[in-house]
Amino acid sequence: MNEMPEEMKTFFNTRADIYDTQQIKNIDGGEKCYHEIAQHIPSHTKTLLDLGCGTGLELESIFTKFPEIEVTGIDFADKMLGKLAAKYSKYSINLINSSYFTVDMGTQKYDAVISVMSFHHFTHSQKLKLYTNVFRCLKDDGVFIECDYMIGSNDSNIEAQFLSEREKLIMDYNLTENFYHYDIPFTIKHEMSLLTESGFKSVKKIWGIENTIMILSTK
Ligand SMILES: C[S@@+](CC[C@H](N)C(=O)[O-])C[C@H]1O[C@@H](n2cnc3c(N)ncnc32)[C@H](O)[C@@H]1O
Repeated sequence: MNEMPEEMKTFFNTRADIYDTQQIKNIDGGEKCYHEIAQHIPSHTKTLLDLGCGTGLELESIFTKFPEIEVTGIDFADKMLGKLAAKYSKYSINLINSSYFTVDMGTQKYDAVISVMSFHHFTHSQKLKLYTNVFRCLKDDGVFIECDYMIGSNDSNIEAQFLSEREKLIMDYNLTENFYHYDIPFTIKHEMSLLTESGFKSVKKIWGIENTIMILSTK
């Protein structure tokens, strides 16, 4: 039997001190996606929401390119946010220590929303609700850039295996509605169709190395 997955917030809080080094080592493409993301943020962007911002690895390239940008970051792991706040104190940043499933993101508020390596733990229905809120909080023609662990080969059998393993863990350990750190990456095709289903008019894969994939969706 597989080990019981750790509760998500605890997982990240207990690893906050070593997170940056480990993350760069562990993901396909290493630090490349963190440099790449700034290149796709529209030049007129003044307000940006970062969902699951963690320690803010993706914000370094963004603040370098857009030093005046106003960033709102949401993350429920307070220790991760502490690291972020220490790194970027000279920039305009508003941190919300809560779950992005419950925070009211508002309506027509942001020029851009980003999320890096945070959404591969959630089901289709959880993400549909989340992406509908992301769509609503964007201004007209605003962009949502998601970079995440996906199944780069688009093999839906692999996706099904991850999902059935998750179901088994839920049964074996009688897991509740809380969030657990267990990966359920979608195929790129599935993720893109979900973004279309959430209302986005244009959904494009803009970058990828193996299973680290970046998708840009326009409202
Ligand atoms: C792998 S880290 C990514 C952090 C950062 N974006 C990066 O790429 O380095 C995932 C982050 O998502 C956060 N997270 C996961 N589920 C969340 C939720 N429901 N609400 C807010 N934050 C969440 C975790 O606390 C963690 O900091």
